[in-house]
Amino acid sequence: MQNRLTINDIARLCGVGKSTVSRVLNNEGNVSPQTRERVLAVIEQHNFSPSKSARAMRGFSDKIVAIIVSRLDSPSENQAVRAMLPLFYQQGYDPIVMESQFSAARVEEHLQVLKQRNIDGVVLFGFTGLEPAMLSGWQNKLVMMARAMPQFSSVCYDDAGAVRLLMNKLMQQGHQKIGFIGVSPHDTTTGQLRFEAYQAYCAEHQLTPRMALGELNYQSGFDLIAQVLLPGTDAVICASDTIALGAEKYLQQQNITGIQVCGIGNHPLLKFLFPKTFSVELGYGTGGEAAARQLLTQLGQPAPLQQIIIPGQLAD
Ligand SMILES: O=P(O)(O)OC[C@H]1O[C@H](O[C@H]2O[C@H](CO)[C@@H](O)[C@H](O)[C@H]2O)[C@H](O)[C@@H](O)[C@@H]1O
Repeated sequence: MQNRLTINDIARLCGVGKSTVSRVLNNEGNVSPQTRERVLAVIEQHNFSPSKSARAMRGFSDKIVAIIVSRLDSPSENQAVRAMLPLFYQQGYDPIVMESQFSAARVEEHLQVLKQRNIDGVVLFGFTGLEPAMLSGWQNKLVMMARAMPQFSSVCYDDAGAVRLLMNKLMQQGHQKIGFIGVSPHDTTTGQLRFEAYQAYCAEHQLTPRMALGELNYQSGFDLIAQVLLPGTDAVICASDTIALGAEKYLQQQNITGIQVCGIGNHPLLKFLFPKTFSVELGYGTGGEAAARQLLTQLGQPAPLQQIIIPGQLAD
């Protein structure tokens, strides 16, 4: 099969620069009628039509949105992004995906590039350390996921509510010695809010807290669960399903039974490997859709900023 021609190939065949081909493709001025005719003839001769994604990558599409995820390997973010894409496509937007790795400097670099390319709007997966000043100029063109910032529209999950749902369920089932594996409170949402909700619930119900804090990965669950298995511990809540996967793996390997493990996120892999685990559906897909709709609304007309919170519910 012949390789698809690129815009550079067309430019070479016409003896003009790439920007001239781009101007012809986008029906922009500043190209002489003769040159325009020559370029169109070559385009027709080779049946050249730049794919939408290729146009988006090169900055030629009319309508482009960027999605800046924190981690390309995050199941929760993937679920949200998957829900956004069809909505953007339906409205004729080409989405491009970038990654921040929780680096504010990287977000600033990405936004700079997106500004230079005149990108229409951005969905940004927020994180602790991002400051509003870093996002100036994007007020009406940005929706933040997973973290609230009053200067921007945002879509957040009910972090504290998820922990309370699990604690209530465990208490109803007669569990009293409930441990918690969280992440560092430097992470405001998955870390601080979920941890504080656990501590508050324990104080309210006179339960003795037993907790350990680590990172967002399954290795953390595997390494830390032993620290919360004090005498009598009969249940453990993990701040995410990924952490719960690690915790369950440890219990399985050590042949420890009788501990009810809980996660947050309703990841299908957790249910598949460890069907007895409880989890909370936080609504990543619903959140992704809400963010895409909000951004599309803001791009279409002047619209008020919205702070949306997606309610969680116990998973089946
Ligand atoms: O293992 P995951 O599927 O990646 O889930 C872990 C948590 O990821 C998300 O929180 C983290 O990323 C957020 C940006 O998307 C960031 O704001 C937050 O501080 C990080 O902890 C997700 O929002 C959580 O619900 C997941 O539990």
